[in-house]
Amino acid sequence: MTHPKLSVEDAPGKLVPFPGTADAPRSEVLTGELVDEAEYQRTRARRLAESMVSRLPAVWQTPETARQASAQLAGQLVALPVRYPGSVGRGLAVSARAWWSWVRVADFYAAARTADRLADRWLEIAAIRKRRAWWSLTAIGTAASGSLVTDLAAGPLPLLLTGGAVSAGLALLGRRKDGAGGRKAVVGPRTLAWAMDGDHLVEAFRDAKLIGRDEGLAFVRLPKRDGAGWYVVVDLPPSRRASNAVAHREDLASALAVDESRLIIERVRGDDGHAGRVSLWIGDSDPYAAMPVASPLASAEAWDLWTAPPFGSTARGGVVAVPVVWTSLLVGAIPRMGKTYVMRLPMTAAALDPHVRLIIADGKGGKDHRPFELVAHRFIRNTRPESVLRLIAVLEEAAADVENRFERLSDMDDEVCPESKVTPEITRNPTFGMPLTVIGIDEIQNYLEDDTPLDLDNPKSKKRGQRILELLTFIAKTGPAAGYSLVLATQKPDSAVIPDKLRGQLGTRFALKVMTWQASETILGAGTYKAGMDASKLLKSHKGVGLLLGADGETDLDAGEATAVRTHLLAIKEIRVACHRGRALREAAGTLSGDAAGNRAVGDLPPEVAARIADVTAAGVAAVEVEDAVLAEDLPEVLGLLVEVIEDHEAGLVATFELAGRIGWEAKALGEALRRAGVPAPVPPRQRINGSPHPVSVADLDAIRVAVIGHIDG
Ligand SMILES: Nc1ncnc2c1ncn2[C@@H]1O[C@H](COP(=O)(O)OP(=O)(O)OP(=O)(O)O)[C@@H](O)[C@H]1O
Repeated sequence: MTHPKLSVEDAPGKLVPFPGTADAPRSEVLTGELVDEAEYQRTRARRLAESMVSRLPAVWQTPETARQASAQLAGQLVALPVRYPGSVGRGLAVSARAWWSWVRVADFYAAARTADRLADRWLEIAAIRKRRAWWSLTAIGTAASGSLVTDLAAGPLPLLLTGGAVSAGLALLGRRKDGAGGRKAVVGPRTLAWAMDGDHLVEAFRDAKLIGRDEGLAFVRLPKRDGAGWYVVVDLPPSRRASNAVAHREDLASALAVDESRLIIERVRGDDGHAGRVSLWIGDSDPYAAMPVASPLASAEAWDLWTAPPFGSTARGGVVAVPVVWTSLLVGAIPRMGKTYVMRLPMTAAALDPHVRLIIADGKGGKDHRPFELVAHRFIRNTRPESVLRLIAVLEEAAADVENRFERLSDMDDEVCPESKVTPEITRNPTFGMPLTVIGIDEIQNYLEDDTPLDLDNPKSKKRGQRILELLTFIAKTGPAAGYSLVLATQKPDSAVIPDKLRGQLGTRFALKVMTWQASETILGAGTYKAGMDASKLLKSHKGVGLLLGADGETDLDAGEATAVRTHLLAIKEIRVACHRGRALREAAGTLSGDAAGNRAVGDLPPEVAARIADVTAAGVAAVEVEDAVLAEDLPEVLGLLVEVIEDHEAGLVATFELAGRIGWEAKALGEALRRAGVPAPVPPRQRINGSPHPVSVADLDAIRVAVIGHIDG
């Protein structure tokens, strides 16, 4: 069975499987170029030269940096006569200090003093001092007489040579160290090449505290030009973790004097990697500030949605494709960062596949999604009351279809349906009536926050938003095997709007720029901030750029490795053209259905399916009701904030500063607010937890829960 994986290709330019009509057999197409012997030899020579150049120190690898390095070297040579006497003087002072400390037996003296044994050791120290003074006088006398004899016997040349060598040694000792007194102010290719050179890179790792002062790095791949930046692979010293280096990207960026958006640091995994191996790529400039790349979907004749559609590219130019089948996508960001553009990418791919059914609800209510009306099975234009009611009916129809599909799948022949899941053949065969179905909802919070009662005569009846949540949770939970996927976008990704029960089912997450690390975590998932993934660090100028994470095992990425992706740009004009093509393909395949075919009547929800939805979502709904109640009861601010950051599985004590950090408060303010909100402090209030060497102020998560419930119950 085809099992699409979210793929991030490292090699720029690698071919993405590209359309072909869904039914057409697809075979791999190889491209090549015919070259003659001379051209072949030239290419070999060029490769050899490139490989030799990559072994040079980084600053000598590109003509520009080599020119700058030579200019710097020439400048240093010109300044040498002026700087030389000063260096010799400093070297002399350093050696004199070292000699004096040796004669005075300074180390022994200091040790005896510290141990209060000076009186015992004094005679011994005095004897050593006398002995060393005599040795020094003897050495000076021998050197002076040796010089005199040499001068008389062989002339002044040997003395001049020796003096020159000694002065050079002193100058070396007294030279000003490069980089002393702070980091260089100049940024650009010169300093980057400088920073990538072995010793400087090791120094940066030390400064960022990723390795110890006396530890080093082993270079697995020497610094080398790679696209518009530098690439290097290093092994950390034993017991240092690569994941820690990834989590402290910002520290390393600071030590290297580059903006963190220019630094891509990743673990090298698999057979070629290990837990202490990291790859570093540093861009010459902000890789996300470049002109956006146009989406290949704009010119695609058709798309087979079982093939992950192109989504964007990594900083290094690798192609990123995001699967739609078996998983659901959550896109979150502050306004105007590109959520709508991003969610329209997989939906356009869906529009280009005639065997895909599209259901779209536009919570924004503008024209952004209108082109999809040409192909959409169901299309809800806005959040007006009648539209919200229609969305509920459409989702009920979809939920009933999910149930019905499972029944039919279980009755199917093993050959056709080996796993009680849809297969490409099943979804493409109109006689089965089980096309892949993508439900895309933009600004979903506008639907979920609708607190109009379903039954207008009964204000206590279930709210419309709750019903939508219930249905979406059901579809997200049970739908993927039946060919259903969700693509949801929101500017309010917090758990009050999208409860964990639903969010947990959305296995692929994409966080564009958000304001706080907490908001980033609510999109990407708990623990992602600590692992170094923080979408609040993206710049506002990074439109369409976000962190992509596969969190449901259906993708190649795991929770430890979000990838920064610059999404492709696909304008509404191009989407409209694609939708026209999609409509023509559907008409040809006889699959144009629902609203697009003028059939707006929505199917009913059979009572047995309604009961099943209630079962499947019972836990989720209970949680939602608690959360809604929490909001309704107007909790003290501190409890309202904590409810959002304490995970269901957490219990017991937690350091107050850690809990305060989660909501962006000071520990002291949190302690006081908890006291005011009636949360009793643990006894004793300061305890050693998580191996802390000293007792720290702690808060009791269970007591906080009790207080929240107390407030709800009044
Ligand atoms: N991949 C991209 N590359 C460059 N710019 C982009 C990209 N995607 C979107 N943009 C730009 O970002 C702007 C905002 O996009 P979009 O309307 O999708 O944002 P949004 O987050 O949905 O906004 P809102 O919350 O207001 O609905 C657009 O004007 C578009 O030009």
